[in-house]
Amino acid sequence: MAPTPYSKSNQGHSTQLRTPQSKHRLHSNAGKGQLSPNPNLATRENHPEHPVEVIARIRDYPDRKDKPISILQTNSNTQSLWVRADFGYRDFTLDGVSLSEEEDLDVFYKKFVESRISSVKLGEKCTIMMYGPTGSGKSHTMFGCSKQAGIVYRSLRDILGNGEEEIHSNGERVGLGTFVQVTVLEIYNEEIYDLLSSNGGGGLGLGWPKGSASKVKLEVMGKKAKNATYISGNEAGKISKEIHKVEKRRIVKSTLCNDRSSRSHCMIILDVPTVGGRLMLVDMAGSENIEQAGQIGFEAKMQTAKINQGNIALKRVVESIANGDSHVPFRDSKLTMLLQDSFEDDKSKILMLLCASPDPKDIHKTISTLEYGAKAKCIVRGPHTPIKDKTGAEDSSSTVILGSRIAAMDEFIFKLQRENKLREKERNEAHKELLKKEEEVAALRARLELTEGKGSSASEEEINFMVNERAKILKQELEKKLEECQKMANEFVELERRRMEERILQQQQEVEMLRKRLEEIESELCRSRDESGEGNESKIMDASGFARRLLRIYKSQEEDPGMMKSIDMVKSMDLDMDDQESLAFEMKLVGGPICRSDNVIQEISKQPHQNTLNGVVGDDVFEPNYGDKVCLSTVYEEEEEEEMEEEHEEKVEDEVVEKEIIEEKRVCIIDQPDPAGINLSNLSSLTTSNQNFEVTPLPSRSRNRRQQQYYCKESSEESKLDGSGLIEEQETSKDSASSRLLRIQNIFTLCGNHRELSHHIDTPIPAKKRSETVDCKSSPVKTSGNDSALKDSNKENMEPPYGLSQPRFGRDSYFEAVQI
Ligand SMILES: Nc1ncnc2c1ncn2[C@@H]1O[C@H](COP(=O)(O)OP(=O)(O)OP(=O)(O)O)[C@@H](O)[C@H]1O
Repeated sequence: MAPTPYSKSNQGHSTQLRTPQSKHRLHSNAGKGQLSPNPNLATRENHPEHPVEVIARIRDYPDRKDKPISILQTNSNTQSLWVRADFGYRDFTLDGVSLSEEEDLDVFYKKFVESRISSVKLGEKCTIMMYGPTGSGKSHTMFGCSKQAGIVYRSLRDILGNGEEEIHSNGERVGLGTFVQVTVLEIYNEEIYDLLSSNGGGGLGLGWPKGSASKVKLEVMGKKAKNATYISGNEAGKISKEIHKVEKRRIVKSTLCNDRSSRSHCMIILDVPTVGGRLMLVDMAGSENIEQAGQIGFEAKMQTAKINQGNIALKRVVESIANGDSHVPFRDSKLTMLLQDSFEDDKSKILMLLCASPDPKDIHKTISTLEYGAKAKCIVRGPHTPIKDKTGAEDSSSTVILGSRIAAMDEFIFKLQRENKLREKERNEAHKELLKKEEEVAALRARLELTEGKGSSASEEEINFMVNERAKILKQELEKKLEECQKMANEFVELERRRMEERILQQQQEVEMLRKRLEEIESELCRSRDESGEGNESKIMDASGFARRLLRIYKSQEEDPGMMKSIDMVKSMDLDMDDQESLAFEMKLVGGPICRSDNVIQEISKQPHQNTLNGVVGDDVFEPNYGDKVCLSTVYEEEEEEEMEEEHEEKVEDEVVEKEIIEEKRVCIIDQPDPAGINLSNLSSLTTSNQNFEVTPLPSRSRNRRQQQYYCKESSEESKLDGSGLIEEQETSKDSASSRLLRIQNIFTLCGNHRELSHHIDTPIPAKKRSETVDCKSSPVKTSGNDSALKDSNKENMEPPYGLSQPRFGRDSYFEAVQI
């Protein structure tokens, strides 16, 4: 075995076997160098070898102007390292410490590595691994930089030589370079890739760096990579170039700690087949944790976790070997699988180079790295790697080994017990905290439920209250409006009632006056009969007397307008009285019995086919559009020319006056069909066969405007009803003087003695009965006036009379028959 600085410096001194103790114990042992926790410990000559040598390599920051104050201090023998922390110093005793600020790569190589490389040339096995956090200078130490070559190239040069013959120390001549075989592997994401092979297949999938696309994935067979490519030769330059090429193929990535951080473990295996030597150079990926690497995203975190898997597995292996476990977890990672031989082969030596940063901000990583190395340094060969003496017999120091193992086990048990107490304490505190939180949660939940319950009930009550309030307001408004409506209705009813009472009173007064007037007229008529005898002649004479009397009245009216006004009022009362009386149409025939008008109408309606007016009679006889009241005055005349001539001269004056009155009262001549289907020719058959009618509307000066009156005026010429039942207007100019005289005489007779209120409809008439009555809407009587005027008049008559409690429209109808 090639001597190491540590071994050299301790060669010949008796040292105690170091067990995997805590750092304090490690430090204590290192400081004293004599004591052992186990009394069975023997001297160095008797104790087994340490397969792992640990050297600390403290990096430098040459590019920094403001170099950080180092937290690391070392002693003069460069075996102890103190770390200045807030709570004091931590010291670590290692196999060597190198400050790059003081020792460059060349010095470092010669001081700690070169002896190992020389032993490889002699057939020994050596593993040099770089361990430390990212950015601590692992790759820099392993591969070097542009100014200085790293351990890899220096080793190649040392093994292969410079192409010159070398004379070994023992006097042997070594030829031009040693034939070597070199394999370069990369362990990334727990996969092994052959960096020397660029053939397709086995490449990484999507999401991996481009440089790895053509890398060949290898499987582990036993403790080696199966079918790994190697380069062989004895020229260091050529092999170095090849290695320099594949070095660039390593997967690197920028992290917070390093712009070009190696994310994989790189393993360069150099075999010297001629002597059986082997050199394994391992540049491990950073041992930082995920947070320290600043990796973001699932993939990056998984990648860091996988990288750390190799570091963690190596740590377990180291601890397991140090603890003397029967089982060492080599197969936990590809890295430890490939390093298994390095730990188990008794000919193998491990040189662990701990790379650390003096920067205060990296103090935790630095301490962690140093702790790991200190533990690795305590590894002793276990039973599975029995150390045999030169004679091949069992080493007599096996009891010493067992003693150290027992001590380690005691310490481990003590450590576990202490950790267990700490965990138990933490668990109790966590349990208390949990109970506390649960109580808080329960209190919050109860409070929340209470709040929700209150909130819901409060909101429901609020809604009900608002609804009730609103309903109350609406109810009050409704009641107020109802009261107003009721009040208005009462006022309206009261007003109507008063008007009706006034109207009734007025009409009663008019009726009373009319009756008085009729009584006077009847008494006058009776007196006249008594004086003139019986028969038509006497009636005519009565009429003549009455006419004379009427003439006197008119004359007096001319002299006294107030008198005439009273007469008009009496006439108006006659007609108004019809409003309150039932339909009673009486026709008083001269010299004949008095016939009820409804009987006459019934008699007429019995001949619908002869009546040309029937076709226009409808149910709407009393529709308001056609007036409420119609008065017809029918005058029957009996020709008694001889008697008329006798009194011709006497009545000329009456004729003139009567004509004026008639002309004054004429408004229009009705030429509409008779709505009641009355065939006036049949009427004439009841009286005389020679009767002509001229119907004129009665002026309504003093009457209710809705009432429409018509008088049938005798014409000198026959105003025959045509086929449609129309009464044609007769021109008064053709009247002969005698007939006019007679007509006037008869009119006055009738007006004076026989004019009666004949027809008044005060109540609704059934449709059947209505068909028997006169329909003003389809009256067969033609009017000489304008139809529109009549309609307008009828429209006006649509308005209901005040003071009538009966239905307003189409209830009243007047017939007034005047016998001539
Ligand atoms: N001793 C040193 N002297 C000068 N420069 C150094 C030293 N150590 C490291 N460096 C520089 O620091 C940077 C990071 O070093 P390096 O890549 O070797 O770290 P690392 O430990 O390999 O990190 P990672 O694990 O991420 O690969 C490099 O640029 C390197 O040149």
